[in-house]
Amino acid sequence: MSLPQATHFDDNTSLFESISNDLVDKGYSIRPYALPENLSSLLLQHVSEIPNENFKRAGIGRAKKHVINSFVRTDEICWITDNSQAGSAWIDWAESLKVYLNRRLFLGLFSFESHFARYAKGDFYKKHKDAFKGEGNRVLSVVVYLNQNWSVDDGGELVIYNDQSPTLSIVDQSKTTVIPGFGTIVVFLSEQFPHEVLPAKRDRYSIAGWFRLNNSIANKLDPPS
Ligand SMILES: O=C(O)CCC(=O)C(=O)O
Ligand SMILES: [Fe+2]
Repeated sequence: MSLPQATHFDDNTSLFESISNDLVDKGYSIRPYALPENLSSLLLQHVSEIPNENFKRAGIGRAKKHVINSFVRTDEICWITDNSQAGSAWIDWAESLKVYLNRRLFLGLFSFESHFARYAKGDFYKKHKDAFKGEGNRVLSVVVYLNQNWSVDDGGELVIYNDQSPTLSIVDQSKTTVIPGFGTIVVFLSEQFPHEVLPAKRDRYSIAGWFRLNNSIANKLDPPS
């Protein structure tokens, strides 16, 4: 099947190289407005056409441990599949990032899962980690934002905590704040960086995705679909 023109993106090599270097230096990467514009637009168009009822209250924990906890997070999510042009273009982009990072950093990333998230006015996601040592197999988290004309007054920042940074510094390096502007990409090691989403003053759209290791053993399939 030949892909429609809109899914042909500019060469991502220099972007992927920057992300890779940031990961080596700091364990995370923040690249403002870096997602190819035609991909961001395709995703925004798609997310705005998803019917309301397809967004479900997000929970915490996996499979049988999955619970809805409004003290921790109040956003709504919709998992991304390759059934749409936008979904499959996004998955292709993530796949090429995966291939690049595996080649450069030998991360052994295997599968990828991601969802759209909608934070309505006032919604939040309290400080959390996306993976816990020895438990899940989420290695790398990737977040992108689909909010046009986002201003600092709109709130909804992602705060990344760097608990391992030196404390005796004049500049506070223990946290980094990301404004969720259109096309901004954030990538970080899932086990290493607690992070939170602050409440926003208007609807805030993001995609959150995770690269996993291959943890399938014997006939136990992981991740469960
Ligand atoms: O939307 C964001 O800025 C981050 C979302 C997040 O941390 C998550 O879904 O695990
Ligand atoms: Fe998270």
